Amino acid sequence: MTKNKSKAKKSKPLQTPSTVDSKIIPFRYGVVENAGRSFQNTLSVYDPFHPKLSPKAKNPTPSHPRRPLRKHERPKRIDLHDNIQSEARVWRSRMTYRHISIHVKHFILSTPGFPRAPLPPTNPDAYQIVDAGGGKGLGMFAARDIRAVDLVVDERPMMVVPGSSTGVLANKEGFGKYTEEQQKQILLYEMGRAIEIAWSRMPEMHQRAFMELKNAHEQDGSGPHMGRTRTNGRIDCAICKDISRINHSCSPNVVFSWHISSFSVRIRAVRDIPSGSEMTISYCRILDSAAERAKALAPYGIDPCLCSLACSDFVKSNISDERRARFKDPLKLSPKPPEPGEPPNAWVQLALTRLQELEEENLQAAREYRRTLVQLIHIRVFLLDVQKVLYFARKLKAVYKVKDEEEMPEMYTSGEGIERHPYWMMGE
Ligand SMILES: C[S@@+](CC[C@H](N)C(=O)[O-])C[C@H]1O[C@@H](n2cnc3c(N)ncnc32)[C@H](O)[C@@H]1O
Repeated sequence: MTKNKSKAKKSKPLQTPSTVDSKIIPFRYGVVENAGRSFQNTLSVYDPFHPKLSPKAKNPTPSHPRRPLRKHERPKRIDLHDNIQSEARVWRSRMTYRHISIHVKHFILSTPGFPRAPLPPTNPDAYQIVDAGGGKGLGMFAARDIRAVDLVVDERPMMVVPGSSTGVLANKEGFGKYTEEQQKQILLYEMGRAIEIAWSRMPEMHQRAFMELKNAHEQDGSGPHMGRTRTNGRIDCAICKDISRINHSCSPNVVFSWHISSFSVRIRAVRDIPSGSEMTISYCRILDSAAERAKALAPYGIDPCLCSLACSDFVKSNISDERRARFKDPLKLSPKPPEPGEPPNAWVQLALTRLQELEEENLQAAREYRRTLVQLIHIRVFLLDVQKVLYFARKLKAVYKVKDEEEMPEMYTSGEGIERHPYWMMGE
């Protein structure tokens, strides 16, 4: 009997919402057109673990060894030892069941260490949230000198909305009957409702902090909750009280990373930041051209980008475009004898020039910066130049940890280690 009932429920097509409280969510057909990020390619966003969408999901084989969940570990509520209940609220809300597949939930709960406390920052009180000026609203500023690789903050979000959730909805029976535009509108509306439910279950101080965040989506059909989520979400939409206040720069000085075991967003410096300077992340792909970046930033209400004077300078941004396009193409270097008239080791100069250009563009957050440093270290090991290896290794150390929390290989930190490197033996 119960089985039949649930079957009948399942086959019911998804209905366009008929009664919409226009005061809460201004849902109107036709306004999604320029809704931007995550709604331009809504239908290609999917939950990789969803059984209907992924052949792998039938037999999920995560890359990290995960232990199976024990029965008592599947509570409706997760008790967190630091009393912050952000994710507990997310699990408890209906959103969990509508938007997170059981596989994703299992993946998170079985992550080794979950839910351990976020890391303490390298320096306490390292930042302030104050007016950034120039119409950018609030921003995060260094309250003391911060060194490259320092942990500025490891913050547990107020709410997490997985990017994959649209796929779960899009997979509902009957969804295909709607036009693509209608589907986008339904997704926008339904997700907004789910977020509102999660929001209503958050502690009051988080509800207030959430509603105080900037909303750059007041006109496109996103409701107040969805609009704030889309303006402030980082990495699969983690909405934080402080980190969501970090403004965008095309040459950012901090980077963020998401850590499931602590369920937190980590901000680390990629270069030294003097006290009083603004800390910035990138909301788009930093090696894209200025025009491509402008397109990606428009949905955040950033038009034009006010990150620096150079960004709006036509001549400077042309030079920068040309350089960034080249940085997408990694250098392929191999030792070769100098051409007539060339200085010895002229081939090394290519990598040195690239490093200099990356530093002039302040692109320490780009993968290419780290790659170029590793390349220069290898070249100098091959040329048996210990001092230069140590020089580049100091720079590499500052950017090695920022994304994956990996430590730089010990080998590069001492003369002895360097002499054990395979390239040293080749060089000899
Ligand atoms: C995630 S919020 C950042 C915090 C925001 N300034 C605030 O007051 O809450 C993103 C919003 O900040 C502003 N913003 C961020 N970076 C900007 C930039 N480079 N140029 C202009 N506005 C920017 C835009 O209004 C954007 O919608």
